[in-house]
Amino acid sequence: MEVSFRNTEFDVNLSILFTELPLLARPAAAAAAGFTKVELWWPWPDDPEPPEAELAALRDALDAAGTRLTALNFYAGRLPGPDRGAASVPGEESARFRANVDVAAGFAASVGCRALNALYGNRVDGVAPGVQDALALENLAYAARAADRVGAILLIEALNAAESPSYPLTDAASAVEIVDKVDAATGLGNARLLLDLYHVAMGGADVREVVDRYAGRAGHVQIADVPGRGAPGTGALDFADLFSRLDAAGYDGPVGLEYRADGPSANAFGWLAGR
Ligand SMILES: O=C(O)C(=O)CO
Repeated sequence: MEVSFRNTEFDVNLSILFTELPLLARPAAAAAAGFTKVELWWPWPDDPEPPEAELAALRDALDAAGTRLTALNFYAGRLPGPDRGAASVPGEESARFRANVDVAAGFAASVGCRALNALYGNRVDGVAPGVQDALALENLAYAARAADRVGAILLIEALNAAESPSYPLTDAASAVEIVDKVDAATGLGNARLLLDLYHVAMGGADVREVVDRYAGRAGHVQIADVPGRGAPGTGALDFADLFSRLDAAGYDGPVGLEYRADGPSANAFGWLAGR
């Protein structure tokens, strides 16, 4: 399948692609594959406050490769792994999230990244959902204010229930509800939906209908094909149609390639035409 997309704002997610390389080698590998934009989950799953030298080394690697970071996750616990965020997880994880907020926002500002993704966090057995939701709103508002201070938006992402059974945001509507609550709490209007078409499709929704309805609320889009979370063309989604729907909805932000390569990551971009 060959796809050209008016918005060539494709960026490579370096937390799922090029992972066969050390973190600091990935920006150059993405640049060698023709990309100038990249995105990352929080790169230190065990450390919400990494040493400045590690932050500087990543900043230097991004700069040396001529790549710009278009989106960065806040600390989200063990991701990849069992966790799906820390904003709604009481106790130490909430404290780690809050300790990370200014670190992540400051790093984003230092590399020109203007989108920060705060994964909501899994439900915790024995903790009332209302308690988690109240904590999440407090923490997400705190993160939105920090993002605003550096000229960034706060992204709220729905995942799919099949792969994240304890994660409470499993459709666009539930993520947008949180976006609206955060905006109401801060008055800043800098919260946006992270529209991940892979998770939408894995949730069984009509992806075309969700794009038509929610693309206008999106501050960032991520894609992978379904089934298999591979490159476009490896599954059943019609990306030419979905990209035209994003265009028609006026979405002109980044489109993150958040899929798994079948073999070397450098060979995972053949579906792109005319870049
Ligand atoms: O786990 C995922 O699929 C994500 O998008 C994390 O940001």
